[in-house]
Amino acid sequence: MSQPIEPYISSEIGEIEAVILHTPGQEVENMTPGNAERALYSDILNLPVVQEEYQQFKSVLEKLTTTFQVKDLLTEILENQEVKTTLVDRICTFERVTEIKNDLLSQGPAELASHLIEGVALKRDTLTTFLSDERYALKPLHNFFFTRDASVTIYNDILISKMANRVRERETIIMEAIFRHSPRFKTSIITPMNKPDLGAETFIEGGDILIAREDILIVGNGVRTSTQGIDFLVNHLKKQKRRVHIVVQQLPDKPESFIHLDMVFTLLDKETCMVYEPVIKHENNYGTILMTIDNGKVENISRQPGLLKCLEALGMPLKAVPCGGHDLWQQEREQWHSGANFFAIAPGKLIGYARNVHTLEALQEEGYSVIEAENVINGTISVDQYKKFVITIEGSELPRGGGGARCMTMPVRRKKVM
Ligand SMILES: NC(=[NH2+])NCCC[C@H](N)C(=O)O
Repeated sequence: MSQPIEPYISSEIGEIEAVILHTPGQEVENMTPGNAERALYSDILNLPVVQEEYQQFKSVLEKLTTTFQVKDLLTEILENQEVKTTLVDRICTFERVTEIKNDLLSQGPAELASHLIEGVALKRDTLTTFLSDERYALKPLHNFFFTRDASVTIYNDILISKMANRVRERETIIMEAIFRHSPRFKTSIITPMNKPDLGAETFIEGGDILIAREDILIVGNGVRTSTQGIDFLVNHLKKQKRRVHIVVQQLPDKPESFIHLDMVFTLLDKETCMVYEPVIKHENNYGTILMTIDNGKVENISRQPGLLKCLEALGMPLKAVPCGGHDLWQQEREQWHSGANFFAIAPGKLIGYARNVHTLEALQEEGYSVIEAENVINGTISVDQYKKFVITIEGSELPRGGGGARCMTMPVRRKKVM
């Protein structure tokens, strides 16, 4: 095995060197319309189509950078008996299913890894389970392919998220085990778990955390990341004694397509960002607050006249490309299908959904070339000849899970932006 990777992220756009993915499996279909909402989906998905679309996304990334798969990483750490016992114990206790512990422990690493992700069916061998409406003892992790959310690389550390919904919490337990025990990474971990002074209102998810510049973090505050969650992060950064500006952007609660900041705002290159105008640019009730910390103290905390103006005042003026183009109707439609959710593999080099055609036109107006994923995968187009481009992947089922290219990546390491 090669040298372990030391995670490092200090921007949203620096050339990507390593990323963690999860190819969707049976867990995305293990639900009915009746529990799609609890699963945090907007619809039930069709696995073969999901997998075809995901294959494009994954193949593009495999071609351009080093990728890791959650299931492989998990299988690998489960080879270690002690790690296996501790992890199964922690999960069964947390999920209150200690009765299936021995069953799980009797499985080999690969089978166990699948079960921990895809779920374990309820045995109908007692009156209670026989009459139960549930199908699963251990619920499937429907949202694990959105690897962005459960853990976050912040500079040299890995932050283990505190999810707002219980259905996603096991993802964080698994990611923590991976970062603690995988020989592939060498890192320190920040975790809100087992901190008695943190209340139940503390939650923070990766989709809300954007590192805009070495000294600027933009954090969404909405249904998935609470003010207490942000204060937890700020307290951690205070301990590091660095000077950082934390720009907090408040988000609407509804509809569910606004769950994370990265659904309405992403960074594209040094001078450009993608915005959903009604939330980020128009007059509205969603405020922007700037906190500057230096030398372990909050130096300043103040309300700001909007996200873009605040960034400009911090010396980071950005041209905003409108998600959905210039028509409000199209903006709403394309934001709903993760039209603002771009993943940058390098400054000006993006991946996004092909379906959001008005968004792509707006990018073309800014000099971006649109390249279909298939052409990159089969080598008919070499991206090296383009300075600014967006590689488009098919997305008719994937966005119904509630996210796009940025949500489906957990970057571990990027080069610094010069
Ligand atoms: N970074 C993101 N925007 N992630 C989207 C996650 C969508 C997922 N269905 C959820 O509700 O949790």
